[in-house]
Amino acid sequence: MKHSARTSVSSHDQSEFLRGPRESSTDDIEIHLGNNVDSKRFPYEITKDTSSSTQSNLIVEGTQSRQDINSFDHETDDENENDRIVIKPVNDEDDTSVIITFNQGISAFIITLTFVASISGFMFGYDTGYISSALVSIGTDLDNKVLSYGDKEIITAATSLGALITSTMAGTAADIFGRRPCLMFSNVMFVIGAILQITAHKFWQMAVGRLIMGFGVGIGSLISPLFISEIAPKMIRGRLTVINSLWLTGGQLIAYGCGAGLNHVNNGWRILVGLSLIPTVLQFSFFLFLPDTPRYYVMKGRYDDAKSVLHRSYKGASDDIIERKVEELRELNHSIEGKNIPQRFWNTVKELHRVPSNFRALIIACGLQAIQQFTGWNSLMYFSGTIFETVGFSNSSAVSIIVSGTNFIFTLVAFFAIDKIGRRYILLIGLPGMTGSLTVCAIAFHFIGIRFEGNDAVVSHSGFTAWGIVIIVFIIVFAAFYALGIGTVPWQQSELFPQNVRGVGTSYATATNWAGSLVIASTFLTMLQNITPTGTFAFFAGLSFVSTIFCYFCYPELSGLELEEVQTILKDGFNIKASQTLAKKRKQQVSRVTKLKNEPTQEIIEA
Ligand SMILES: O[C@H]1[C@H](O)[C@@H](O)[C@H](O)[C@@H](O)[C@H]1O
Repeated sequence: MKHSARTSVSSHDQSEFLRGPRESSTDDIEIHLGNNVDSKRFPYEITKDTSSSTQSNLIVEGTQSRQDINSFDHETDDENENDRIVIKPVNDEDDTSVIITFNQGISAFIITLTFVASISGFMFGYDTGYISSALVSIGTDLDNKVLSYGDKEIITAATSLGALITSTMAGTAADIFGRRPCLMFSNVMFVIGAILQITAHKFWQMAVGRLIMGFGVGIGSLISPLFISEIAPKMIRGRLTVINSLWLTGGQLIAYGCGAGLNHVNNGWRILVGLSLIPTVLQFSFFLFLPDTPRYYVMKGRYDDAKSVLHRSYKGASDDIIERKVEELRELNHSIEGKNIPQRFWNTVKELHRVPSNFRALIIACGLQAIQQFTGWNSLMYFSGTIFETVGFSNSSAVSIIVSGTNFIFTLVAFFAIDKIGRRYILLIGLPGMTGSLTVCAIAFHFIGIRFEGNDAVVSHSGFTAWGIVIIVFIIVFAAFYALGIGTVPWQQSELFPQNVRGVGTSYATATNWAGSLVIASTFLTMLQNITPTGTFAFFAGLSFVSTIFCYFCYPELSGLELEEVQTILKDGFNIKASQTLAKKRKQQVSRVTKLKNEPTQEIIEA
């Protein structure tokens, strides 16, 4: 790699700076991989070192000294099995990220971009959240008749269906047109959808309005976390992406709150829909003045635009360092060949399935999204009112607010934990907690003795009972464990994929989410009727248990890792232990340099 004289920051210089004087004079970094190394795609020069007998499948970062590497080997001797490979850092975007991330406070510009992008999260939450109270207050406002149960299902499901449709295309569209134009397009969908609903006097107009609103939700749900992960400094990438989830769960909470407040207001549901116009118009207006992500600009060869965004993001970073960052992003941007868009899309799909690390990323991303939906949370979001009424609570909307409030508060806990404690840990705390609380609910439902006749619940012990309280308490506990882990972590999906397949990979995962949400929303009441509430909750408990096993074996720790390192981790397996060791090293490395945080980048480079 060529460096200009002033910014010549080899991995050496950085490690020296980060750790103090080095012990070894070699420029090589050792990386231990399995046998399936695809050197064409790997951004390092790789050579096999047959002289060593020490073997490990651990991946060692570019800023380690030889001494660190040796101790690293030592720590993990029990996992040894594969070839030792010596790699030289040909291009490593992390080099620059390390400097920029460690030594710059987060800029107001990155915060602004994150908050504006995550308004899409709010729209997602608000638009999926307001419908349950709107359906109650609609009364006979559509077609002058009371909505049938089927009509209500169509109105609810239309948004999930719309989101499912657009989420399959949004990733590709984001690569072709840009992340920002796609988010602005979603704003247009939100506005059209909302206006159709506000002015609806016919059932079909309401349903079409919900469907079009869903188009916006699908685009926003995919692109907002993608946008944030592309502008975020790596050590807080998890947190910044959780801001989107905070807006999401906050949106659901506000929707429930406003819904409860407007329940008895004449045409209150129209006001409820109308309120959704405010954030979407705000997001559109902000984006008129804000740029796209540097990675997108690099994909399109717009290097000057990329530099300008990086300059605004990392105040005080020199021209040289920005130049080098763009250079590295360029080198990492292995665009996929193809004469036209359909051909490139097809080649991307092939790449996603054929390259082992991509395919593993796909299994994890889609697996987590499926778990998030099929463990039943949204059935509580949509039908919690009904459930609480059947167990004797007359003020069901108040309890629903408590449940979605818990979801919001524990998303906040996830915000603090996701980078510090790590994604894997919070998942492995959350899922068993969900299994336990769902099991308790299943048992409690058995003692309450609910059965369904048509769509009406018949309770043997009517009124407010001890088992009723148990159910409410454990649904709240379930909400807490859900939000802490599986409610939040799947939306980190963008970090699993490399740049060239990120759009399509996240499309698959987001579509899995919406397909799951659609299936659960449309089958939950049928499940309650056919296999009883005890059976339904036991089923979700079983799925949560199986999901815990899946995450234990397949979800590596990705906190603090560079996007490229994630690929390396997934290259020859799920490499759970290797990922944990690397994440730990990263954390130690950060804790060593925190006192330098506010020093200007340039001084550090020259140190
Ligand atoms: O992450 C979110 C969040 O957990 C919401 O509460 C839920 O309704 C969504 O389906 C999910 O994607």
